[in-house]
Amino acid sequence: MMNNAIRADDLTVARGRRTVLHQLRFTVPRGRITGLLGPSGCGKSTLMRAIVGTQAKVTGTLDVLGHPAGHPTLRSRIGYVTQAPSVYADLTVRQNLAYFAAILDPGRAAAERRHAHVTRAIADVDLTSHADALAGNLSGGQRGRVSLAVALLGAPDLLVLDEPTVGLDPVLRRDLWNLFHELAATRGTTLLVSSHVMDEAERCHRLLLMREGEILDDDTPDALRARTGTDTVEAAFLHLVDEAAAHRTQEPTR
Ligand SMILES: Nc1ncnc2c1ncn2[C@@H]1O[C@H](COP(=O)(O)OP(=O)(O)OP(=O)(O)O)[C@@H](O)[C@H]1O
Repeated sequence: MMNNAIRADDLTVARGRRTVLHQLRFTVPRGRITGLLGPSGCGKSTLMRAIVGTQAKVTGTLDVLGHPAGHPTLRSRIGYVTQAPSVYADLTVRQNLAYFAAILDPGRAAAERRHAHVTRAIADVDLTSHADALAGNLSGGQRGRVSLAVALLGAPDLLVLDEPTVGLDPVLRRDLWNLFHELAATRGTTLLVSSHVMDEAERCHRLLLMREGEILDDDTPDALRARTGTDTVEAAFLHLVDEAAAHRTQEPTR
């Protein structure tokens, strides 16, 4: 069980009066990249918020790194990047990181260590040449990478990234996916990465396919393709959607 970074059982989340996640059961393995895939509005962000402990009205079991989601000890162990980059427009890239580094690792004695962490995080996201640029003058994709660098500062065990590649050109997307693989392979980081672009699925070790607040399937890309007799994860997804619909029409109405 300790090989799982996340374990959910009977996980249900309501937003307002609507139930948006329905009795989810899944696991996310440690040190691997798990893709959370599904169409817009299916509940990916809600699930990520539940995992990082910022979502209300969560019931059922949700264990993260061996603790219930939202446990205070998890705060420093999880890096979370939302869809809206949270950086200070009037500070440079380096100043943004230095500010967050000072919160994570305060005190004059840590100054040298902080400097090294900031420099490494900027290099990780390939923004060294923009380190002294004001964040407000960066493109949306670059600001997103500053947010990712902030999340990397604390060397988190779990990185939860909500659609990190939206709006990036193909070269940057490839570079980011290379970084994700490097983090998993060399630092043992567990990554949960959401996307509604199915071709990104092929880059993940494991996939959680979501639709309308439910998990359609939870497997490796290879196993999904093999089991559904399809060539791509997109085709596998459509196959599973049809299968689920056929299953529903066979069920007696309640
Ligand atoms: N405050 C709210 N009250 C009621 N329903 C909400 C609220 N916020 C979101 N929802 C609904 O919850 C569902 C899941 O939303 P969520 O943002 O998790 O989806 P998503 O898969 O992340 O979509 P996207 O990729 O577009 O961000 C949606 O149907 C949305 O309409």
